[in-house]
Amino acid sequence: MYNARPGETESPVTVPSLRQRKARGEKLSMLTCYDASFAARLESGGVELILVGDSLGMVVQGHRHTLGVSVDDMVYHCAAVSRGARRPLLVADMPFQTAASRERALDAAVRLQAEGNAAMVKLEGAGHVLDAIRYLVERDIPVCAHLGLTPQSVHKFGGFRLQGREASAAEALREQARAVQDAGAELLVLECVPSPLAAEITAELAIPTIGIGAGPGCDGQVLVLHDVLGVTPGRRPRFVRDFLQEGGSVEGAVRAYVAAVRDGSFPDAEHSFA
Ligand SMILES: Nc1nc(=O)c2c([nH]1)NC[C@@H]1CN(c3ccc(C(=O)N[C@@H](CCC(=O)O)C(=O)O)cc3)CN21
Ligand SMILES: CC(C)C(=O)C(=O)O
Ligand SMILES: [Mg+2]
Repeated sequence: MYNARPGETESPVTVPSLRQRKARGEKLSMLTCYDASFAARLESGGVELILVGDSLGMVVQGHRHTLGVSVDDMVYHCAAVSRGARRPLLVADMPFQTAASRERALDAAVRLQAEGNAAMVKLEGAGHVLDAIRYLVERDIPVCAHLGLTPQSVHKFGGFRLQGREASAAEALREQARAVQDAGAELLVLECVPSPLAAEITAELAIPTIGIGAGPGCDGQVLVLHDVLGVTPGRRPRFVRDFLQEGGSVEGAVRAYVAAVRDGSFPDAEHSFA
């Protein structure tokens, strides 16, 4: 009997299936990707969602933050990724301040979908961003929200720091999570928040949460591809695990990551914030 790879026997993850997957307790695995060749390895390794992240400003372009990434950059990388993989659900980051106005948000999102082939766009934050989320969702553009350590707010935070530690900050985050769901987001990335808070938010929402540095209680996990393959220069964030060692190859690393997310062994306490 043919040995199915992770993710191969089930139907692909689609936007309308996200809430069902959560309700059934099925863990979602997501990795970032920036080009067609790696996208093909992600697909054969069984990853269900691919994020073309603005982290490309750091791991591809070599900058210290993500603020300089343009809509053109995102469209270029998203289109390349879309040529390499068909099955995974393709999510694209909206660049810094593209949600500052609804019109700007719609222009960027239309390009990411029409030229980049993204199925869904991801916006950081709540507040005025809720207006952009509603505007896109009303126009049938699916939205993934992103809360906690939103890297585009690096200068407000004074660095890439854990968020939601104090009781008031935790309550504010819970309110933002409810607000993005109410605005129409179908997916929520929670970045660098204490595990108990991420688990509480996950329990409160009908839409899946995807954690990065947010503990095992989320509905899925995401990591930056370069971190999973151990090629990111410099100091690694706590939540990063190098899967290339155990995987033995790029595709093997992806498969090991998908398996660890599914069986709940990643992230453990060592790769989370208490
Ligand atoms: N290679 C890479 N991996 C990422 O996960 C990533 C990027 N780049 N670029 C965009 C953002 C920036 N991210 C980061 C970067 C650093 C930390 C970090 O060093 N965090 C500290 C926590 C410090 C605290 O305790 O407050 C850590 O030790 O993990 C976290 C998220 C996540 N994203
Ligand atoms: C780290 C993930 C969530 C991201 O937004 C990115 O890669 O840009
Ligand atoms: Mg991003």
